[in-house]
Amino acid sequence: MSLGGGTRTLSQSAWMCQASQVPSTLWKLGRLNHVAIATPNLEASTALYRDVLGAQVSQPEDLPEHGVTTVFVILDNTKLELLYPLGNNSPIQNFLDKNKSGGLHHVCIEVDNIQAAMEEVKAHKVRCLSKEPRIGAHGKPVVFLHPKDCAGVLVELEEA
Ligand SMILES: CC[C@H](C(=O)O)C(=O)SCCNC(=O)CCNC(=O)[C@H](O)C(C)(C)COP(=O)(O)OP(=O)(O)OC[C@H]1O[C@@H](n2cnc3c(N)ncnc32)[C@H](O)[C@@H]1OP(=O)(O)O
Ligand SMILES: [Co+2]
Repeated sequence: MSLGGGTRTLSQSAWMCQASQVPSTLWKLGRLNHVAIATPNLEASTALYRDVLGAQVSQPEDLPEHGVTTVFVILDNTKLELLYPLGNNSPIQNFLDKNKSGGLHHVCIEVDNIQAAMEEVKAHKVRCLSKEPRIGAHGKPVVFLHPKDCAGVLVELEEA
């Protein structure tokens, strides 16, 4: 069986699978907190989910420290986070410059110990995009993991 770099025997691959599943005693991954969508038109995207799809939506909230205005779409089992650029140095504006119609921006997964999670991902050469957690839209500590280290997906961890 060949897993990426070169051919391994089945027992090596089985060991690798088993080793990677060693549960951490310091932290664990929890629920999907939200899926974020960058949009060039916050009002239109809000109307789609509220008026066409019948979802409950939050009021827009400006987060200047993050360069975004957010609207949350409340679903039964998670939320959508609609993101619109705010201010001159918005990461969402960079994204929209490359993706004119908007699109999926990040996923946010809950963890019970964000510092322990950061230590672990760093040990696996996954870059955290801030040295320390920052306070996110829910008033909780969050950290983002570089998309190039996460199979092309920007991952946000939120301590819940
Ligand atoms: C925290 C408040 C709120 C909450 O939920 O609580 C939020 O979620 S706020 C969300 C907005 N804040 C952030 O996104 C902060 C983290 N993001 C960043 O630090 C940057 O956006 C970063 C580093 C992901 C990308 O920065 P930038 O766009 O300036 O860099 P590049 O264009 O050079 O991109 C590098 C490389 O990554 C790819 N990329 C960029 N954004 C994404 C993305 N959202 N998903 C997947 N991939 C992404 C980009 O295409 C480049 O790839 P390459 O192959 O080199 O072209
Ligand atoms: Co988010």
